[in-house]
Amino acid sequence: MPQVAKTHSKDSNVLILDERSYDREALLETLVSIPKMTPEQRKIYDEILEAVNKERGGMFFVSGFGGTGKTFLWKLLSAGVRSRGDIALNVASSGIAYLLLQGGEETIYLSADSIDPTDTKAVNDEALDSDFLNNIKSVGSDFLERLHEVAVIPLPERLARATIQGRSRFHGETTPNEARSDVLRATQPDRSRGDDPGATQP
Ligand SMILES: Nc1ncnc2c1ncn2[C@@H]1O[C@H](COP(=O)(O)OP(=O)(O)OP(=O)(O)O)[C@@H](O)[C@H]1O
Repeated sequence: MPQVAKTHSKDSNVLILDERSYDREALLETLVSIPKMTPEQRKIYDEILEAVNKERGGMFFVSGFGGTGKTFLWKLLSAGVRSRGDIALNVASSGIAYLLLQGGEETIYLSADSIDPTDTKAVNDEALDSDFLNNIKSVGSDFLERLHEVAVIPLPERLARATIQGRSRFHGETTPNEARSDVLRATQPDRSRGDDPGATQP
């Protein structure tokens, strides 16, 4: 039976293999939209990627009115992280939201749909082993209609796990003091500049 080539000695976890199998060419095409970002989107993008690159860790909350470009920004951030072969995990609090983000469909079972910890869709602890957690660079989640949350790894394992499971905000397991918190505000995009960065994605 054909075997999937391992890219790393620790890549025996199917979630890691799965998250590293994005089409790099398509991701690079998505990144063509970087120059279209508004100055505020660019500031947020640079700040979050810098936290990823320097492995500082952190928790960012991007807030803005509906349609101001939070998802646009997150698609570019996910592509930025994934195009380097790193893992960006998208989780969503609603069925609609997960459909908007590439990879969201695959991660619905890791999503904040597991608001109820007894939910059968709640993430299984074996899959979320420390190999997987240690390989994630960022976790993005919508959690109110107008707010997106980005956790940048490394976070303390308990906080990372709680964020992925969507419990950090729903069950009060974590407080903003446990991670660096930033509130960054997105503004109205200039629609004349182009389309959705994810539009070229399959
Ligand atoms: N800098 C930009 N350049 C061009 N188009 C943009 C830019 N920012 C956002 N858009 C476009 O504006 C539209 C709305 O953006 P988006 O869906 O990201 O908003 P949102 O803040 O996530 O909205 P909601 O809170 O309702 O989910 C999308 O079509 C998106 O592609």
